[in-house]
Amino acid sequence: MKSSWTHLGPPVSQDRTITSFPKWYTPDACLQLKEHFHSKVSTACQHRNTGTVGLKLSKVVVVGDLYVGKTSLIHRLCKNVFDRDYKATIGVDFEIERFEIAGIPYSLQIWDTAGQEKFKCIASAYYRGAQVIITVFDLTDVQTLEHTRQWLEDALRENEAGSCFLFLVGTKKDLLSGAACEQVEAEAVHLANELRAEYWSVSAKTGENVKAFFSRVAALAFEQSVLQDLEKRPSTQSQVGDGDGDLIRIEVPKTQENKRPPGLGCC
Ligand SMILES: Nc1nc2c(ncn2[C@@H]2O[C@H](COP(=O)(O)OP(=O)(O)OP(=O)(O)O)[C@@H](O)[C@H]2O)c(=O)[nH]1
Ligand SMILES: [Mg+2]
Repeated sequence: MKSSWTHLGPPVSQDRTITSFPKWYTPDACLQLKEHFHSKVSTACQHRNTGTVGLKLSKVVVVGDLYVGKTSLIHRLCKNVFDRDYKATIGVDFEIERFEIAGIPYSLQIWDTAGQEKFKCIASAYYRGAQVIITVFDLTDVQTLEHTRQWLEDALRENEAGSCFLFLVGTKKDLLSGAACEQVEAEAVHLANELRAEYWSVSAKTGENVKAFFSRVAALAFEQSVLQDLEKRPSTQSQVGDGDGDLIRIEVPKTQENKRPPGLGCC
């Protein structure tokens, strides 16, 4: 299907434009070590053949103990602000953040959940259908790291096994010295590997790593969305030139109106 959304909405800001695959925080706990988009995804983007991916919202759920900095992290990304005063999240809240990835519009719907026990049953009702689960802890409070295992278990219970990208994020990096941070990180990286999650340290106060982290989240989710969209289509294999002289394989939907490969235009 050739996409028809390309002119919808205003262009995204420069810092939400992703052209190359964003890197991990540490290779010791990362979901993918590769530095490029999957070749099928690059080809689909070049041909603007990403189906409905640009129209959908990918659901990201942020969980973790109260006061660890979930809301602050999201507000730093979406509003570029930091509030020193604590205002507990009641139940859930969400923000939508728009990106442009390899030329394709892509949006994350980021769900901010309450860490307080009394709101847990409200918040957990929103875990379902997550493509990404971000489990947050406070780098200055090791107990909150220990609790991430339970948060993740609860969020995963509402989702299909293996269907979500998992991230473990330590916040308030600005409050620790380099050495102290490294010590907690070592522990967190160990747990991240056990949980099959990717690890990041961030600071909502200074903004350190916040954009880089969400760019990574967006790129991984986007790549998966495009691959799933390509796989879903009833198709036959066809070989067409990619304009650089090489022959590449692309998916051709088996519909009457699609006799020519999608995304190649009519001339
Ligand atoms: N120094 C520093 N303080 C932070 C940082 N992130 C959050 N805080 C502070 O930590 C407190 C709690 O932050 P929130 O973002 O409200 O925490 P939360 O996880 O959303 O809490 P609940 O909504 O109750 O689950 C606030 O006073 C923030 O100002 C950070 O990166 N550095
Ligand atoms: Mg909150």
